[in-house]
Amino acid sequence: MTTAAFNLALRNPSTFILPKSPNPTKLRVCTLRCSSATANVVPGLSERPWKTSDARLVLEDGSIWRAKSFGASGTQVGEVVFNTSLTGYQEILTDPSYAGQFVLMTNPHIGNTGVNFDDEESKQCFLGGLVIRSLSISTSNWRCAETLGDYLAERNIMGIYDVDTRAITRRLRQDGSLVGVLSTEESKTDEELLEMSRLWDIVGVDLISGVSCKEPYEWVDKTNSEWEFNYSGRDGEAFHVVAYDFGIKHNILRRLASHGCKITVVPSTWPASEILKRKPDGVLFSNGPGDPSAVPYAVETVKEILGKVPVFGICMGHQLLGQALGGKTFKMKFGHHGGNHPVRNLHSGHVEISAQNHNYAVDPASLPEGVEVTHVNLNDGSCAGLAYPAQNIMSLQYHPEASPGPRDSDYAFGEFINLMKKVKVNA
Ligand SMILES: NC(=O)CC[C@H](N)C(=O)O
Repeated sequence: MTTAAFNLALRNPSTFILPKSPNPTKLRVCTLRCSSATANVVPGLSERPWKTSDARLVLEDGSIWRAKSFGASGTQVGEVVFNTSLTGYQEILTDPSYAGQFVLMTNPHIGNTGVNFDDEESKQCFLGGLVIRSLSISTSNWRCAETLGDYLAERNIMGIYDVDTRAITRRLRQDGSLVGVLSTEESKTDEELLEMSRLWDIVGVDLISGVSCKEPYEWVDKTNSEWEFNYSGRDGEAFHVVAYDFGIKHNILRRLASHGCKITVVPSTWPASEILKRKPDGVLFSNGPGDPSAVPYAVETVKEILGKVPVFGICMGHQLLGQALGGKTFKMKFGHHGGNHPVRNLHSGHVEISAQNHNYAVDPASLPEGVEVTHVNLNDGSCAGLAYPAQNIMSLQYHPEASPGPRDSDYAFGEFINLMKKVKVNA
């Protein structure tokens, strides 16, 4: 393609065809909006088709990272975490557990497959913003409905690109999670943004109430038959599961439905007594954002349910279960966020490659006798799963539903079904 054609394509977000391709591929081109800074063109030189820096990320350690903005503009504060998944950015953007956080993708090239409306993990993007190295200037995927930039702009989510994500990641690995402020507002000084980052904290804040549903609802969708990989054949054998929505990902619900469950989703504040009245076969405590010790009401609810019906906790649900059993949770240095965390299942001896997204963990030493650690993260030895067989309790710190991520841990849904089946048969 000639430079002129390339420049034209950049300026015009309409569809164009790559020349010299044996199978011409239709590509959609992201709109790169020129910043006001690019308006000052020196006479005799042509304006560049890309914009110069128009956004800042100011971290609480005092470092300032100049970047280019896409998506929404404004000023936003959040905790910066890095995610090592190679793809699945859309599922990451719609995972409610990222509320209050900026996700920095370590994979440098993001946006090339655009977004589609089937892969969303919740009804909106709850995260603070997206930080990436390079924003793909084109999208090419048969499922693509929209560019990443347009998607974020419509949802009022800030994104920055052309920032040294590798250097920021090294800083986070070395010093631990950092609060940052993203801003496109020239009127705000670096000092003001730094002050904002230092006054804000994610610890001790109830973020669940901002993401949970407001009313109960029934969920019926299974994994789309095109994508099904572990059909259980349990269609006729429905178990009624009540799922507490602490920020639940849709794929947890799809996997439960595919494994033969009828599901009622309830808000995080729904009383345990109401649940027990419905006599479900099992209760699921979902993933969710923020600090598990900032939601004592949820721990109380979990306590009231334990021992009365089989339960399965995932991520935040696992941490709340750990606390309800008498254990403690703590904040990790920079957490686990990615699609390739090795976990050993201590029962089977197998190693699973798992999808993870958490900043907190259960301290196994704080747990009472009878509670077993069933899974261990092999990167750092942290607790990745618990069971208390005497009360039909099981939980995982990571994501058996993956989305995005490997499917090695899908068997956990089958184990939950078996737990419910055992209790039902013996009732
Ligand atoms: N995915 C989750 O449920 C995350 C749990 C909790 N917010 C944490 O960061 O550890």
